[in-house]
Amino acid sequence: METLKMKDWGLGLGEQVVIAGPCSVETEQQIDSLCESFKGKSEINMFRGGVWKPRTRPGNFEGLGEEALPLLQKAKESLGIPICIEVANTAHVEAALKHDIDVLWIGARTTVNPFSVQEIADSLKGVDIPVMVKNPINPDMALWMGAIERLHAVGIRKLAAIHRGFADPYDKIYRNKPNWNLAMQLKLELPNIEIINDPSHIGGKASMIKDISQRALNFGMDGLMIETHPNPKEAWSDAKQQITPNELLSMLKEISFREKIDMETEIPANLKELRESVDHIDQKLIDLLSDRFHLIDQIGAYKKVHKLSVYQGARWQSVLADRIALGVKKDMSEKFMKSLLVAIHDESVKRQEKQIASKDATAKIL
Ligand SMILES: O=C(O)C(=O)C[C@]1(C(=O)O)C=C[C@@H](O)C=C1
Repeated sequence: METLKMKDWGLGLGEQVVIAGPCSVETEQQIDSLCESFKGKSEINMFRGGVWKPRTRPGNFEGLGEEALPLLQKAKESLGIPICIEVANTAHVEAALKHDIDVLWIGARTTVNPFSVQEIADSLKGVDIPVMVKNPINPDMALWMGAIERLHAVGIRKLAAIHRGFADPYDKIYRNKPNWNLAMQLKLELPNIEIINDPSHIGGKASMIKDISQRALNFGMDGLMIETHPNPKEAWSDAKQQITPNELLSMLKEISFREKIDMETEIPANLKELRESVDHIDQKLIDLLSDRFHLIDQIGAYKKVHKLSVYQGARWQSVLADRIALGVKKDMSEKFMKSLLVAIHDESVKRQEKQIASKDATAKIL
């Protein structure tokens, strides 16, 4: 799928993009104050503002609507950077285009609905505007890709994705739990697509934004979208997750952006050597695992003949505790050791169950 990277959108963006601005546009004074703080700050590359807010239940502030758009136009003039807003239907798209909005994004609650995405895509036929697609609420790769593909099919080439995390009713830490692997998978499926991270919606709390941002950069994400408000406590929506412009600017100094080198084609010599050693060790690990499973098969054969149960709780518990302790002594985390051993044990149990179910002559041994 041919798409253009952000630096080729003709908006003066670089390889990594920081988008800042309020959850919702509230008043002229609020936008003026943010512009005052961001004026001349080259770290901020795009200004965002919520115009229509899709609230879960009615009765909350649902955005200023079209009234917000002239305020954003004023911010564009004052800051000299592109403006982006969320659109959820054709009317939003029309209003955004009428007010010279530079970049649109499709929100998580819209990405889940292919009818809505198609409606937006149809209204953008023949329009040259960049569109960013937030992940759907649920971790469904096909829906996320599908939305991007629908926009591509009507001729939009300036496309990017936004990782804002996924709803998880069992999670107690995040507002929307990040799924770094799924987000990175999107890059493998659609190699040219860049991904912006939205730590405000992932964390849901101002205090989590810095760590989530750093993680996103460590995963190679291409930018950050961070909600900022001159006085977060007084914000009309999402008060807990907004930070002040000064907090954002100092956070940007503290986190470390990563270099964008393609490690496959421009690999430095010493790294190449290290990777070869890793390849060698992985080969040994696989040989050792195969040896272990060979022994497991022999135990399986014995269990089959003697009608013993596959799962041996006492032995398994002692193996687990012993190996975790050995791993921890070698500076590996308990969590990692446990998940590694559980994976190995699950495979042992599956192999032995298969052996017992098979009609083949029982065993070569024992
Ligand atoms: O000791 C056994 O009985 C085995 O089959 C080996 C093994 C293991 O993988 O270590 C597998 C299954 C049992 O639940 C306990 C341990």
